[in-house]
Amino acid sequence: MSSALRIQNLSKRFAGGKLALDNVNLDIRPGEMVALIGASGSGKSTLLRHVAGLMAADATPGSVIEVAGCCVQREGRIQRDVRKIRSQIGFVFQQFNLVDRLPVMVNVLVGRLHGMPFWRAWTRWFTAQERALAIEALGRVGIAECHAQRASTLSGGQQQRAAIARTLVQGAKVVLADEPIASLDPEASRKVMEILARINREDGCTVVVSLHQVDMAMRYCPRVVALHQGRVVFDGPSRELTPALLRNLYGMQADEILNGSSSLHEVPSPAPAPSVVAWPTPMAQAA
Ligand SMILES: Nc1ncnc2c1ncn2[C@@H]1O[C@H](COP(=O)(O)OP(=O)(O)OP(=O)(O)O)[C@@H](O)[C@H]1O
Repeated sequence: MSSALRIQNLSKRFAGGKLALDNVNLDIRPGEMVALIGASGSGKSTLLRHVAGLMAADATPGSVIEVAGCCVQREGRIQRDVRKIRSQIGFVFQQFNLVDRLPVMVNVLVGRLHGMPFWRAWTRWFTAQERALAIEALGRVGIAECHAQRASTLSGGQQQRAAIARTLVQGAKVVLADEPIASLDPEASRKVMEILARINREDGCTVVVSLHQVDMAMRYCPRVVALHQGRVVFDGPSRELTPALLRNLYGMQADEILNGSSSLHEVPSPAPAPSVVAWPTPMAQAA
C-alpha cells in the first residue's frame, strides 16, 4: 500500500458561502504520525470529517480521498461502502464519544461492532476472547483496572484513553484524532499524546491528530501540516516550523504559543523529510 491517506483537490464551500477547505492535497504514508495545526476556524475538523466520510466535499473534478487504498469519496460523492472503510479508521474526538452509562469494557468493545452481529452488541454478549482483547487494550493505555466502571466515572484523560483503547480493539490502521487533548490538563494531555505516539510506533498505526498546542505537535509528531483559511500553508518536518510561520498562522495568539514552544528547532524528526512549503508565497506540498 503506497498511502495511508491520499487527498487530492479537496475543497469545501459550506452552504452559507464559507470556503472551509481550499484545494487541499495531502499524501500520508503508512506509519506516519502527523499533526494538523492552524488557528481556530482554519479547517482542521472539516478536513478530518471529510476523511471519515462524514461530510461530502465539493464536486471538484479529480477530487478524491482514499484511506488505506480505499476510496472514501470522489468528486463530492461519498462511496456506498463507506461504513466498511470506516472500520479501518479509528476516531478519537475532543468530547470522548463514550456512552456514559455503559461500562468501559463495553465502550471499548464497540470498536469491534463492524465484525459483530448487532444482537451481540445489543445484549452485551461478548466472548471471553473479546473481553480479553478489551482488557489487553485497556492495559496498553494504562486503565485496565477501570474496565468494569461506567464510562461517566472516569476522568477526562481516562475517557480519552478508553477511546484510544477502542481504536486498538477495532484494529484501526489509521487513527484520526480531532483535538483529543483540548479538554485535558497538561499531565493528562501528555499521557494521551504518549499513548498515541506509542500505538503509532508499536502497531505501525498511522495517526493524524489535530492540535491547538504547537509544542505537543512538535514533541510528538515528526510531520506537521498547517492550515490557514482552509489552505495547506506548511507541510514538512515539525523541526522546520519557524516562529515566523507561527506568527503568520496564529496572529495575536502566536506569542502565547511561542512561549509554550521552547523546543522550536530543537526536536529531531525521525521521519523522512517531506518538502517544506514557503508561505505566504505560493504553496507547494509534500510529495
Ligand atoms: N456546518 C458548517 N456550516 C457552515 N460553516 C461551517 C460549518 N462547519 C464549519 N464551518 C466553518 O468552516 C470553517 C472551518 O471550521 P473548522 O471547524 O473545520 O475549523 P477548525 O480549524 O477545526 O477550528 P477549531 O480549531 O476552532 O475547532 C470555519 O470558518 C467554520 O465556521
